[in-house]
Amino acid sequence: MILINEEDIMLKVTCAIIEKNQQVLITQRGPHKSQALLWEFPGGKIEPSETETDCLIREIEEELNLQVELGLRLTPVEHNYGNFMVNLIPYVCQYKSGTIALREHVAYNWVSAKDLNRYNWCPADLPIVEEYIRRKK
Ligand SMILES: Nc1nc2c([nH]c(=O)n2[C@@H]2O[C@H](COP(=O)(O)OP(=O)(O)OP(=O)(O)O)[C@@H](O)[C@H]2O)c(=O)[nH]1
Repeated sequence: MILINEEDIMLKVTCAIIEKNQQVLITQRGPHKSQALLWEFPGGKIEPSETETDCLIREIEEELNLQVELGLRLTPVEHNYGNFMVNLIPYVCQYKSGTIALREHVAYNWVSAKDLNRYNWCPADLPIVEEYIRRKK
């Protein structure tokens, strides 16, 4: 019998569109990761028994040393990267406190909605970027 781990099929990942002063925080993946050097919204894989919102609060603390308040859940995106699929679940968040410490990423930027399209995004993020820009218009 072949056992298939659900994680091998679909990775469930949350990501945060963190707003502060009319800008949002974007982060760049490292050179040795999958989707190397592409830009993403910070976040990560949901652990077993964790809710989406617990996951996102934990990931943003761990990766960036920031505290955020979660707001609107945007439309999740399913994307096939070939060797795995991701279910990417975006939340618009408000910055609450903390000073950025980059523990996972190689760079970050605070960007206004109109400039988000200037960056090289992970493919799964493109519909999320579009939805966010549309809502801001
Ligand atoms: N956090 C985050 N992950 C994203 C985004 N877009 C996207 O395709 N992903 C993918 O979702 C997965 C999330 O993994 P992760 O952040 O928990 O961990 P990781 O990159 O260290 O994992 P990896 O080293 O196995 O690629 C990665 O495969 C990443 O490429 C995004 O906007 N935010």
